[in-house]
Amino acid sequence: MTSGDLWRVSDEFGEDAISPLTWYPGNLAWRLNFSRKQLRKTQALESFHEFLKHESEVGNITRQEAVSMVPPLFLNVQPDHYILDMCAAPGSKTFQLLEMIHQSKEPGLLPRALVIANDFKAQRCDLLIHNTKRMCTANLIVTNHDAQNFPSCSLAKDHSEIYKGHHKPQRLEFDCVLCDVPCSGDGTIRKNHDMWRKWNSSMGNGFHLLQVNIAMRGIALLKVGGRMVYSTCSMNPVENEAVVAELLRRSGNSVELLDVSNELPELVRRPGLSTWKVNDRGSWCQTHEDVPHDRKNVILPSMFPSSKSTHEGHTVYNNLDANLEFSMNFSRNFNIEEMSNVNCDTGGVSSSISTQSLDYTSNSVGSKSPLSRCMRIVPHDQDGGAFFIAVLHKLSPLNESQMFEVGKTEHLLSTEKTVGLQEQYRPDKTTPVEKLTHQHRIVSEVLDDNKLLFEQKNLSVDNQTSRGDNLNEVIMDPDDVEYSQTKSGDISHRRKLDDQYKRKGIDPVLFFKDDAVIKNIVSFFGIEESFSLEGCLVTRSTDNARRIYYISKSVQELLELNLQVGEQIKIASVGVKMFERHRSKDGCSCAYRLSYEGLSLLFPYMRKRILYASPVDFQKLLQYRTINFAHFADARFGEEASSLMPGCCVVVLCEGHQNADSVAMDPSTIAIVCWRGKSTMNVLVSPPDRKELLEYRFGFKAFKFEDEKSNNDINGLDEVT
Ligand SMILES: C[S@@+](CC[C@H](N)C(=O)[O-])C[C@H]1O[C@@H](n2cnc3c(N)ncnc32)[C@H](O)[C@@H]1O
Repeated sequence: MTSGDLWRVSDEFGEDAISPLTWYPGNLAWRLNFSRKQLRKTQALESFHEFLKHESEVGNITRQEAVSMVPPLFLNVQPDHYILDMCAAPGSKTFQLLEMIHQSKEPGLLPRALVIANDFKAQRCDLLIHNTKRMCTANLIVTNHDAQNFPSCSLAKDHSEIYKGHHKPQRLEFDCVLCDVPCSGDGTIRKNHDMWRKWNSSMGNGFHLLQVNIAMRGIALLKVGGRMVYSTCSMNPVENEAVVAELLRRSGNSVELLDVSNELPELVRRPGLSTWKVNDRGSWCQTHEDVPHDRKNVILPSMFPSSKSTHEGHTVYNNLDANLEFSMNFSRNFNIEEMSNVNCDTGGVSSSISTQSLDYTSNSVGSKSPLSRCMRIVPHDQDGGAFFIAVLHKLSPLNESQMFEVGKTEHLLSTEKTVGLQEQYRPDKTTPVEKLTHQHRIVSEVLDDNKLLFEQKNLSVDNQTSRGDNLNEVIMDPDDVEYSQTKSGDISHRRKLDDQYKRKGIDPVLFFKDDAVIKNIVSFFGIEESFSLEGCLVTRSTDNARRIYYISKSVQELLELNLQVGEQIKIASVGVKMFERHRSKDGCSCAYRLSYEGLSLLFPYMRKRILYASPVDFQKLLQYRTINFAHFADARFGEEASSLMPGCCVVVLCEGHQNADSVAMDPSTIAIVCWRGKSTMNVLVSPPDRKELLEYRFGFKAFKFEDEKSNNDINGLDEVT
């Protein structure tokens, strides 16, 4: 894109057509003051649109709603933090988090941080992997879990054991947790016009408990001293302040709601609400007492601002008889108190049992409701989307009763059913009776699901009753089950895990330890000893290791912990692809070639297989992809290429007489992966990356990779075999 293109944009849409977002640190975020439709349809924006599409594809920019970028900014991310993004797909906030941890990175140096990006839906995980791949990071793990049950991988029996004399983590704990939960989405109404027709209060009511459960799990996994950001793109208090109030009630003095009014001062925000009503099928209820008897199982006490009714509904009972008696009065299907005993993960909790009232006023400051510390970003303040954000700070470990509460609700709602509530329930097509029947069906399906879950897991169930209306069983945390099986040396466990992975379409993660192959790679590419490969290479295939991925030390430690606890974490993607097995018959002595994604990490430590090309020859390579040695403009380069042993190599753009060491450590160095064939040099760079280099480095405008044949599988090396 040229300055002429930019002038055309401001001629058409005014001087502030593209302007920086003042509240975003470091001028890194910009706002486009025209619509997506205008962007697609306006002639003057054509080349700007192309530029955006292309830069997004290669990972230089991310396009998203401005307000959606706010939540990660309140996490106070540091380069050595462990970060969990609980509901991460499609990954725009994950990308931001990754940018933050890599911000001060020098070439070849990895931050100590780790990001786990999780999503419940496998297909959404694929999208997440695709979108974060652009970052080429070794510090990311993409996982596929219901966030309500995200495993803690605890090796410690109790809290005191976690830190006692251990150098490596004994349990998963995070410095930052981003809890950007699924919600009814009314905050997107400006750009998503269909939302006007689709939205109804049942959607929000249907999400409330799932949101509480996910966020409570987030708090349980948060380190003491860490921050958790809870956010939604909804303005519905049932999904926002009501959830935060319930979190404060359940976690008592272990968690505080932070006043962050002095952070991002330029961001216009409004305080959280302290009063609201709950709508159910068109009727407004002020307190839970107003809810008709037959709706009390759907409209929960915690949805109301009144601490009294919610307190009654959710007090932690240590006396199980009282609990049971209470639960029978409370509700038939939805009652979180109903399950009389829970075996949940209590790693990282203190041993005192609190009978404290879960009234959120215990978190209040003066007479002001603490909920005013929540932030509401409304569309008309900054001409954008709406977002709700609350920043929580963990002060002490949850005590046993609070953990008990977390575990107890873990299996109550299956996400698919809750999402089903939103997706299947269409108000315009459903009669009130159908709506009611439908919701009851979902609730009972949820209970059936629970039964099925435990039957499938073949657990020994104490106190089990076949009465569908009063499920009284020992609820085992699936994590604990898998761990105990591993410890007892059950060999069928590994098979079960493999089956589980296969069912999910996920291959297990295996450390790549083939010393002979590693030595061969190290010697072929001249990789310096200071670039640690030991324990940092993993693969996903048991036979033949087609691709080898590079992982950071933090990811390595986590994978080791995960192995020790019987692979509780289901890993969809990990690390950055660094080496790929090739099928070339050119007589190459190394079975692996470099991947362009891993090049920037490895290049500063490579001492062999590097060629330096003049701008003319570099451009020629990018443009034609395959060039005969004799056809390079610089005959010296052609000779050097020809005298190199066949196989993978790196070609560096070299202007003038640069020192090889300074080139390697200079972040502005441009290098590409190539293949030295029998008589040609072949480029192994994806079409978008070539396009970017050609257009923005060499100003080569007419490049259209769409027209190229046989270029789709450039990574497959078909063209050089
Ligand atoms: C609001 S979107 C997240 C947007 C994302 N944070 C971003 O910035 O790109 C909510 C996500 O939660 C996922 N989800 C729904 N239920 C879930 C659950 N129980 N556990 C984990 N993820 C869940 C959905 O698949 C969806 O991708």
